[in-house]
Amino acid sequence: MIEAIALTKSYGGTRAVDDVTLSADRGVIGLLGPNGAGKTSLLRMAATVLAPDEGSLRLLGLDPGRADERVQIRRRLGYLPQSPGLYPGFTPYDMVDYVAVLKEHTDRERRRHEVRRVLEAVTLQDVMHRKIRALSGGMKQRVALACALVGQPDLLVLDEPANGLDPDQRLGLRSLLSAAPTVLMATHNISEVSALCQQVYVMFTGRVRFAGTPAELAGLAHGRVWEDDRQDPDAVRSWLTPTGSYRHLGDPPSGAAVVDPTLDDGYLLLARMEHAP
Ligand SMILES: Nc1ncnc2c1ncn2[C@@H]1O[C@H](COP(=O)(O)OP(=O)(O)OP(=O)(O)O)[C@@H](O)[C@H]1O
Repeated sequence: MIEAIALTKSYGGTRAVDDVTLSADRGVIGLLGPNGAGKTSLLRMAATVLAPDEGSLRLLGLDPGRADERVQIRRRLGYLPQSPGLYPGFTPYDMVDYVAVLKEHTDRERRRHEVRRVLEAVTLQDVMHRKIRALSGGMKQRVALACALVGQPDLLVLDEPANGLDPDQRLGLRSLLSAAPTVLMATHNISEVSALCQQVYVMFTGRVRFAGTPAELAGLAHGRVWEDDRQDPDAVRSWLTPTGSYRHLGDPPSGAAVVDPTLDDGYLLLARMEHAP
């Protein structure tokens, strides 16, 4: 479904995506990484919005570098950008209907049905005739999500889809995405990755530094997490937990109370290794 080999994209002197190889068939693929790591740039290429400078990219078995195949990909692709350009004077219904027209849903009755279906999928049916400018941030996010879902795409490319959603809506999003064929999703929300993703890629400064399952990412910190009442100055990372004890990452001292790692631990340890001198 997505096959990227040695993808590179630069903006002037900034190498935003640097030799990235990624492959994903079905399921939800998470993209983690700090601000500026290159996630959005990679997603924009996967959404056919941005052309790579180098490398090869195939989406749904087609080549987005060819105009005719790009059109075919776009018919089967849903994209949620990081900053969705919603028209504040439109209603959610108008906005989604507009996208459905662009996606060539020409039959009026079927289009009306599809627009209502996606608005209901993101539970916006009660506000679908209110102006977008009068909606809350989380509701606007769901309008953008509804736009991406029009036509039941084979490939969903989502930039921080859970942004601004309340816990109830996040749960709804999980069910929606679990039912989708292939989803490539950038997120800062690690609990979203553990709940949803079969595969996770972690990027730092344009490069993929980890590819594997969420359990494998957590496993990077196996035997390297311990808790203590006092802060350990030798830990590479430590923080106070709500129970009042410190959680530490690094090489545990002898006799330390080593605990099972979480996905956060694996990610934080990887990030620390990345920034180590
Ligand atoms: N249009 C642009 N022009 C110049 N530089 C850009 C442009 N878009 C992104 N960059 C730079 O490319 C790098 C990668 O940015 P990108 O937005 O892809 O990262 P990101 O991982 O999505 O970050 P965030 O988590 O903050 O959204 C950054 O150094 C950024 O400043």
